[in-house]
Amino acid sequence: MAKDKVEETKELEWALIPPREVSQVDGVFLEKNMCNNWDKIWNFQAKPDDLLIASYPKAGTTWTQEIVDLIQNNGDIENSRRAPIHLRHPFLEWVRVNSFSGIDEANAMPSPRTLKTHLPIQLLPPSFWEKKCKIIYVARNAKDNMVSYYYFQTMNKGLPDPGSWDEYFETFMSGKVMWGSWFDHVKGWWKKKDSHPILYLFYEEMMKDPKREIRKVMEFLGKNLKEEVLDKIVNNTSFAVMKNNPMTNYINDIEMNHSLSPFMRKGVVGDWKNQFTEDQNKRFNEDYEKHMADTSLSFFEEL
Ligand SMILES: Nc1ncnc2c1ncn2[C@@H]1O[C@H](COP(=O)(O)O)[C@@H](OP(=O)(O)O)[C@H]1O
Ligand SMILES: CCc1ccc(OS(=O)(=O)O)cc1
Repeated sequence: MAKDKVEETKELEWALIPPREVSQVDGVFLEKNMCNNWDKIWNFQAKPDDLLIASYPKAGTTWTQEIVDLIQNNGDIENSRRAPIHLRHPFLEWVRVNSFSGIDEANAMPSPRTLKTHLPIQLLPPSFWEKKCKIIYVARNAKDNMVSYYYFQTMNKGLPDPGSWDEYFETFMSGKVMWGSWFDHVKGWWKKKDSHPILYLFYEEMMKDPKREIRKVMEFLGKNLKEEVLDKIVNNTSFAVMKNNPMTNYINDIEMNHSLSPFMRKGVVGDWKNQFTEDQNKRFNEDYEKHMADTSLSFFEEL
């Protein structure tokens, strides 16, 4: 089939996918199938050698996943291209109708397993704490995170339609988005790191000095790689390389319409300046002060 025809067929298929419904667990908005599957998710049995990558959606999860996978593979690029990222690291709470669930995939996977979640701290299955699993959490400044999430919701049928940017701004600020409030998420995980082995990474620091941050991940995983291997990992996890890597950009995911907005969109710090109005920025800054008054956590909004 001609490329244009393939694209047209994909567009039609995408338009026919019914939007997923949203429900709540303990006041946190989650996709309805996750809520219906909640007992199974909550009772998931983690193992002591599991590694969990946790984040608020669009904080740099996929980037962190690829870094972790390459470190675990001692920088073997071919090995890291063995499968799409979502198959290498089961997405714990994700339920796809008539298909896999993250829990089933995790249960079928041999150890040592690397898993992914966007759950806020209070909803993480307790076995991760009981088994003292290592966790890597990645956080991103709220403004860029919001913009990235907005574009992701426009292109992903697995998530609710975001409406206009102005509408979405209000939705995000109220925390009525999938996986809940950004504020509660980043603060909850930040607090927990004092009592549990959690490596807390920042998207902005990863942009500023990727090699330093990759070295942190390596040390946290108890690995010792040569400088040239670290350099190779830095190169292969750059935005440009990952954008062209079919294994890291969900190119064959039928629920994502990349012509509306690509999964690997801009990959920069400070893109919020192209999206926020002056009024929105003022409103945001006022609300932010209140929400963040009770934490030592701070972010860079530009580099
Ligand atoms: N190697 C990389 N370097 C910088 N940003 C990256 C990256 N890989 C992915 N991203 C960015 O991370 C965001 C997606 O995060 P997640 O994996 O959590 O969904 C997107 O942000 P933008 O939408 O701002 O471009 C994407 O472009
Ligand atoms: C499979 C659907 C899905 C939903 C949310 C995602 O978020 S993120 O890219 O990991 O931040 C990804 C895929």
